[in-house]
Amino acid sequence: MSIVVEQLARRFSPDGSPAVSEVSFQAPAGAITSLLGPSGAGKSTLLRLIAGLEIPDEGRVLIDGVDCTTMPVQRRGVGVVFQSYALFKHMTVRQNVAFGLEIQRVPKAEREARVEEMLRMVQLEHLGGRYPGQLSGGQRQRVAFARALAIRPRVLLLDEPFGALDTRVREELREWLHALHERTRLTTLLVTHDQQEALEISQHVVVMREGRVAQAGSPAEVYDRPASPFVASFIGGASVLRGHVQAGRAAMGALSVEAPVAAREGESVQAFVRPHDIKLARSLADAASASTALGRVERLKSVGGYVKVFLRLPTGDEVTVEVPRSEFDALGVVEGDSVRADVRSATVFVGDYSI
Ligand SMILES: Nc1ncnc2c1ncn2[C@@H]1O[C@H](COP(=O)(O)OP(=O)(O)OP(=O)(O)O)[C@@H](O)[C@H]1O
Repeated sequence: MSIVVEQLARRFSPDGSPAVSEVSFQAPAGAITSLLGPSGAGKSTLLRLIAGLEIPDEGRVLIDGVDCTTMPVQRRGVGVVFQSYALFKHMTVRQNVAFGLEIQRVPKAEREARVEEMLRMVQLEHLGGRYPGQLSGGQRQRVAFARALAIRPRVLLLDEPFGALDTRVREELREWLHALHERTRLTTLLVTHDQQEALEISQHVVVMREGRVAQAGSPAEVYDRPASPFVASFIGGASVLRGHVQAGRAAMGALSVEAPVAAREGESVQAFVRPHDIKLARSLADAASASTALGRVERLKSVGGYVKVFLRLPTGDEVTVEVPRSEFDALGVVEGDSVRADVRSATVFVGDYSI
């Protein structure tokens, strides 16, 4: 059951900018597709348009080839999970999971069997008699999944489902969702602003910015071949170096990397380089080449298994480098040292952009 949206637009006020504009993409059948973007990019509005909680000003929503643009929510066959658990506090877990089935007038015996099946699926069969207030955040969110899945939806729509949980529970539930999807193969749309989450569990990623699609593709495509400076900087936390095209190369001070084929002499360039793509060498003579420069270590920050090195290049640009701890120990640098940084794997865009 694929989800296709065509030229969707939604404007909340006549004079403001649209929350969603000219959005077209396809969420492939049986896959998890992430809608990824910064706050205010229009992700939730898009999800609500697909769920039927909002009606678009323009465009169409098709689920499994059927035009659902103006169809009421209950008839779309969608299961929705929001960030806030939205469980009924006065109902037990079992009653919460049964809710949609009662609305659908599913006979009692079948309803009870389905609820038990769902509770087993989310591994909460032992907690069916509890109230939401007696559960942890992670457990509550699994009840929300059970309730969404109980109606046997054609597609699953998730709006930041792990957004309110702490990091450890969030990571656990991410794994859990991945395993659940392996079993159900339900077409899933996941709204998130967490690129790690999107890259880890989805097969397709739609990057959004200011109500529009900035890029859509596989996680590898958007990560390895960002279509714009925005995507390059948003995904992977890249540092940016600015310069000009000189002798066919993107030159940033004395440093230069390959320029795009279409680049014209003298044009402005921006080179995006990801923290773990910068290679550091201790010795001044080590690996000196056009794509390397001596940088000053301004600050060091240890983050678990790796160290963040904040480096000031001769161009004045600050770049962040992430070095695995073992490599960092072998490198033996301290704040104030000079190290040679190699930025040859930078992604270069021609032109002046503001991100
Ligand atoms: N009901 C509404 N009325 C007026 N404006 C709205 C409404 N819902 C969303 N907006 C506006 O539309 C834009 C997109 O919001 P939306 O919630 O879709 O973004 P988002 O990418 O999901 O952001 P976040 O991650 O912060 O939830 C924002 O500027 C927001 O203020």
